[in-house]
Amino acid sequence: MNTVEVHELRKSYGDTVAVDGLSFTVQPGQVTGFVGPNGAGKSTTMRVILGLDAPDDGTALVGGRRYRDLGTPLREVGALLDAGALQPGRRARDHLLWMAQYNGLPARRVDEVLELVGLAEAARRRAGGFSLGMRQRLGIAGALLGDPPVLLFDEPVNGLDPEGIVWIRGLLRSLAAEGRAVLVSSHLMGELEDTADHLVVIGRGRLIADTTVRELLAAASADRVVLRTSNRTEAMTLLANAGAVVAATDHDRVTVTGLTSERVIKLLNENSLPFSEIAAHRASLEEAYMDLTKDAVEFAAHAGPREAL
Ligand SMILES: Nc1ncnc2c1ncn2[C@@H]1O[C@H](COP(=O)(O)OP(=O)(O)OP(=O)(O)O)[C@@H](O)[C@H]1O
Repeated sequence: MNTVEVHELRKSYGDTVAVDGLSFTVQPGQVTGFVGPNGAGKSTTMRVILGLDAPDDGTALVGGRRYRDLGTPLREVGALLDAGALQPGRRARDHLLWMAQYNGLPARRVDEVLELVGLAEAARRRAGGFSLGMRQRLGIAGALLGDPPVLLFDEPVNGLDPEGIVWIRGLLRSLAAEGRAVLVSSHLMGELEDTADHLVVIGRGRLIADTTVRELLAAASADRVVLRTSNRTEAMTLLANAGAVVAATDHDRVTVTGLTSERVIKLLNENSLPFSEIAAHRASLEEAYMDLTKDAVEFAAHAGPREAL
């Protein structure tokens, strides 16, 4: 059972509620994007899944078991959390050899993963001299060492150059295609646009959406029509009176929310208002995400001053 099951998870640090009753499942054979604004609770959730932090309440199971009950954890779940957390004086290969030995894994696997992440040439260099991209690759090599069916990546593209980003995307997709459950966090939805199949969106430690990328886009695009007309003011009044929310987007364009395009066309025709273009609006993933997380971001922006009062 290659899954991660998070159930009613709660975790506070003093007065800060980091995770607040969160439940979701990461399925095998898919890349699940774990998205939320800064401070939403993504890293905390991942740390609890990996047994690095104890939850106050709820459970986080890997393959149906708590992390501490896993026989050889590295064979069950691999993770890239903080790529900076390396011993700078240690050579890349020695770092992985130490991990392999500690987990009873064969030394030949170390050379396999170094090859897999493109670090074979740098294997004998010290990690302290590595670029951020190389550190990420070394961290990923560590995650893959035990050939685990479940993988967690916390913000893996942070600080990478375009070539590194393309590489990571391809790697995540191929790991999922092999049937593994892959959870990857990001605070930027756009980063996951071409990578994730499924999305778990959180804000303030709570679930905002648990959906496929396709469904999220469809929901954000629904009932929104973009209209181009030279009689903009009249058209806006007419459509607002018919119950739509209207917004002027540029000099001759109006975005209409809450009416179907058929209804908009009918109303314009009945009132002899000309238009040169009408189209269903297609939301971008970033737009859908902004819609979903608006409240969470507003809260974060206001929390400081309010607390200070
Ligand atoms: N060890 C800790 N001690 C105190 N507060 C913490 C600790 N770890 C996390 N927090 C707080 O818990 C909340 C959630 O943080 P977390 O790092 O899980 O969020 P995140 O979604 O991963 O954010 P980011 O994208 O910024 O990494 C934040 O308010 C953070 O300040």
